[in-house]
Amino acid sequence: MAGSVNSTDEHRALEAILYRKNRLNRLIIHQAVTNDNSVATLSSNKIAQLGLNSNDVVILIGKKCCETVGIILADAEYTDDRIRVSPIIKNNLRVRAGEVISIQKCTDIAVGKHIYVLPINNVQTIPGNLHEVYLQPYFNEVRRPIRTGDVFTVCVDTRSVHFKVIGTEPSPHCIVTSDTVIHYRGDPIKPEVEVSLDVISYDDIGGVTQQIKQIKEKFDDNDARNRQRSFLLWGEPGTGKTLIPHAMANQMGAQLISINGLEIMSKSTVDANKTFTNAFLEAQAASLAIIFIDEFDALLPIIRQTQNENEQHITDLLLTFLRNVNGRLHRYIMVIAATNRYQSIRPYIFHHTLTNFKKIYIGIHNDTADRLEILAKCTRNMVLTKDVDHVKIANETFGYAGAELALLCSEAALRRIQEEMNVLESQEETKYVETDSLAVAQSNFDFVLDQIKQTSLNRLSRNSN
Ligand SMILES: Nc1ncnc2c1ncn2[C@@H]1O[C@H](COP(=O)(O)OP(=O)(O)OP(=O)(O)O)[C@@H](O)[C@H]1O
Repeated sequence: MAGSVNSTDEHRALEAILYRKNRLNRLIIHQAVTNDNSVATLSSNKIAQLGLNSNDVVILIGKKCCETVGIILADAEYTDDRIRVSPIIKNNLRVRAGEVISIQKCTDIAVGKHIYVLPINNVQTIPGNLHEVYLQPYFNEVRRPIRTGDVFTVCVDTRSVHFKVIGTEPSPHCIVTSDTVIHYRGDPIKPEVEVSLDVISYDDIGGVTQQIKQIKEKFDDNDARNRQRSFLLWGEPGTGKTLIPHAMANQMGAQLISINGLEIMSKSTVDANKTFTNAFLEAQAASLAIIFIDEFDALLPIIRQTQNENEQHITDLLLTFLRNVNGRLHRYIMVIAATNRYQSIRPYIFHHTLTNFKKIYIGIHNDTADRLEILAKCTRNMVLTKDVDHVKIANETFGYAGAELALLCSEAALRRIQEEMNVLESQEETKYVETDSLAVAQSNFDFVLDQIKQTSLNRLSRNSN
C-alpha cells in the first residue's frame, strides 16, 4: 500500500538523514509524462520509501536552494532514482534533465486566501481577459500548489503567457482553490530574468506561428482520416526547425525524445537498434511524446550513394521504428523530422516509403513582418536605446534566416560592450558601468550590418575574379 513504510525503509530513511550524500530523497530529473505543470512523478516504491502518498504536496529543492511545490503521482513501472517533472518545475528549480533535486513532504501547506500574480509578457499584445482566459482555467478545480517566486506558463491555443507568483497568503506557499482570490492586476514584470528560462516556448520563436498551428491542428484533428502524426520540417539552415519541436513539447507538456540522424548513422547496427528501441519505449511510457529526428536525410537510403550494409540496415531499422510509432495504438506520439537537405531526398523514396509524413516548409523569412517578429524575440532580453528601429533592421535583413538575425543581435550587443571597453581603457580610473549605459543602440546594429555587407561584397568580388 502506498505510504506504508516497513522497518527496512524506516532504517534507510534514518540512514539517509545521517549520510546526506546518499539521501533517499535525491532524485534525477526526467521530463514529465503528464502535461500538468504541477505534477512530479515517482516510482510507487520510492514514494513508499519516503513515507509519502500519491497526491501529497511536496517541496522540491533544486539549484541555489531554489524551491517550489508540486503534487506527487505514483508510477508503478518507473525507476526508483528518477523523478519526472514538468518544464515549469524544472525552471523554477533552475535545473535541467539529468540533474539532481531533493524532495520532502510539505507539511504546512494550506488553502490560499489570496495569491498575487503578475504577467511577465507584455500584456498589451495578449488578447482576452487575463483572469478569464488564462488564470481561471489554469487553477480551476486542480487544487494547484504554488510558491512565492514561482514562474508558470499558461498556454491557450498557440499563445502562452508567463506569470510570476509575487506572493501568497499564507506565505510562502499555498494551494489554490475556488476559495482563493487571485490578484493579477499591475504592471507586467520585465522579462529580463524571468523569461531567460531554459524552456523554449512559442514566445521564443518568430515567423512560424502558422506552421505550429498547422501541426497542432493536424495532430488534434477529431476526424481520424485527417489526423496526422508525422511531420517533416524542411527548409534552409537556421530557420527554427529545431526550436519548433522543443517549444511544442514544452508547451504541450509532452516528453521530447531527440534522435540525430547523423549520429545514428555513425553507430553500429546494434547501438542504433538500441537507440530506436529506447526511444520507442520512452515514448510509449509517456502520456504524450514528441519524437524529434533531426538530420533526417542522413537516415534515408539512396541519397547516400556510398551506403554500405550497416547503413542500409540502420535505414531499415528507422522504417520499422516509424511503422511502430505510427501503430494505431500510439495516437499520443508525434514524430517531427527535420532536414535542410530536402531536395536531396529522392522523391520516390519519400513518396513510397514515408507517405504518411506531412511536409511543412520552414524557410528563410522573406516577409518583413516575420523578421520583425524574430528581431523582437531576439532583442527582448536586451537593454536597447530608444533609437533602435526594428523596422529599419527588418527591412535591411531580407534573406536572413532566424539564426542570422539572432547572431546580428548578439553581435550588436558585443559591439556595444567593445565600445565601452575602449572608453574604459582610455580612462585612467576604472569606473563602475551602469547596465543602462550599456544599452545597445541603432548605431551598433548599423555597424554590424555594414560589416556583414562588406564581407559579402568582398566574397562576391573574390568569386568573380
Ligand atoms: N524562427 C526563429 N525565431 C527565433 N529565433 C530563431 C528562429 N530561427 C532560428 N532562430 C535562432 O537560430 C538558432 C538556430 O535555430 P534552429 O536550430 O532551430 O535552426 P534549424 O532550422 O534547426 O537549423 P538546421 O537546419 O541547421 O538544423 C536558434 O537557437 C535561435 O537563436
